[in-house]
Amino acid sequence: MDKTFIRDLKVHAIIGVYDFERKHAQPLSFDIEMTSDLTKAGESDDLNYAINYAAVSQDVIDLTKSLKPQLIERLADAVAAMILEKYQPESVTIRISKPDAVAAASAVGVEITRSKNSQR
Ligand SMILES: Nc1nc2c(c(=O)[nH]1)N=C([C@H](O)[C@@H](O)CO)CN2
Repeated sequence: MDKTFIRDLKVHAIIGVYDFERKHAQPLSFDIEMTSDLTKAGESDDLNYAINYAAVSQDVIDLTKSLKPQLIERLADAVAAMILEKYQPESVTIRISKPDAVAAASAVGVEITRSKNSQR
């Protein structure tokens, strides 16, 4: 299946379980892959048949800044649900990294995959 991807989308947002994390925004990085058939987009040269990665990026930034979740899992779930509903890919894989969360690690985070069929 064809893929549209967004790599290392950087967002500063409030996220975390601990009190100190709820006071200041911290950096997050998103890697997103959306599977869909891109044949029509390629044949027509028309953005309407593609998944607009610039629009997806802005929606991810807006949702991340407004959600203020405790868990990175909650954020991943919300972003996946938004993308599936609004952009209708066959599936979406979201990897979110928190580079400042664990001092001894370059990043920690989660990766989830959700598909049309697995939508609640
Ligand atoms: N699986 C998870 N583990 C942890 C999370 C999380 O969101 N998912 N969050 C934290 C804290 O907020 C952490 O980032 C501070 O170091 C701990 N573990």
